[in-house]
Amino acid sequence: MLQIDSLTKRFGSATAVDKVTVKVDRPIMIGIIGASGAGKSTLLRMLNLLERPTEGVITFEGRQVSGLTGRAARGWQAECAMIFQQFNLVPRMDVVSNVLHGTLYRAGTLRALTAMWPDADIRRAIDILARLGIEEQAAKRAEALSGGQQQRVAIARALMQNPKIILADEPIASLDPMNAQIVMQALRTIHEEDGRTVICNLHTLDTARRYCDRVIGMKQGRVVFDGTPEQLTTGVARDIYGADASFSEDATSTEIRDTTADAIREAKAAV
Ligand SMILES: Nc1ncnc2c1ncn2[C@@H]1O[C@H](COP(=O)(O)OP(=O)(O)OP(=O)(O)O)[C@@H](O)[C@H]1O
Repeated sequence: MLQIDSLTKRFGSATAVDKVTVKVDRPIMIGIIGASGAGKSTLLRMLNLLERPTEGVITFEGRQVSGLTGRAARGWQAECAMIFQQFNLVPRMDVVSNVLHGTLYRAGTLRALTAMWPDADIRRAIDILARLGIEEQAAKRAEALSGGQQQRVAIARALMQNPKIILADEPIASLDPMNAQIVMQALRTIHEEDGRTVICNLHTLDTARRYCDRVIGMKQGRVVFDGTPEQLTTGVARDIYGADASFSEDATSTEIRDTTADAIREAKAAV
């Protein structure tokens, strides 16, 4: 399905991503973990063509995507929608228009300027917002929503593209534990119900273990672990983070484990 071969990115003399090879042969939810500067964002940004690899190849369903340009590159970017830590919404624009911006890859800029959206797209945007439990916010400005709600709007915008892959760069790093749960549960549900692959950069081991089927550990640009959550022991985590024996998993926790059962139920009900 998705094959990353020896992908490398150098910024000047610094190597941010160093010969990363990853094969994904079925829709799956993957968490990428590693210390700050390990290369997680750069890897995700190369997958989405926001950064161009210095070396290496990305192939999806037998098609090489790493060298695409122009319209073909935009087509691929629609197939692998990206969401970001800071949501990247238009703050003063209403929620449903933000979601409809997810269709711009096929609609062109004229529609963005005139804000003339086909009824079918508007209905679809509302349906996606409903699925994410935030349809009541549709008419509000994005900036009026909580961080967790804004991230769900960003997920809705991504879903408007009907992507095969969702790339999420630290999607919960700005959120409180309860909203982090809701957003991760939304991504998990999208993976399970729609069969979309989700690849998430995460700061926290507990989140990767709880929501992902496969965890990739990066250190200094390289993949140093690729396995199941069960294989991600404290010793392995210590190696990934380059920590000494005093390494504590709490240092990489979002305190999600302190979240009440009610919050978890709410997260599930919202999706
Ligand atoms: N545009 C850039 N120009 C120069 N160096 C960069 C650029 N982007 C990233 N880097 C460097 O590449 C390395 C990897 O950065 P990257 O952001 O991919 O790591 P990360 O694992 O996502 O870190 P964090 O968790 O802090 O976001 C770092 O040393 C960073 O300073």
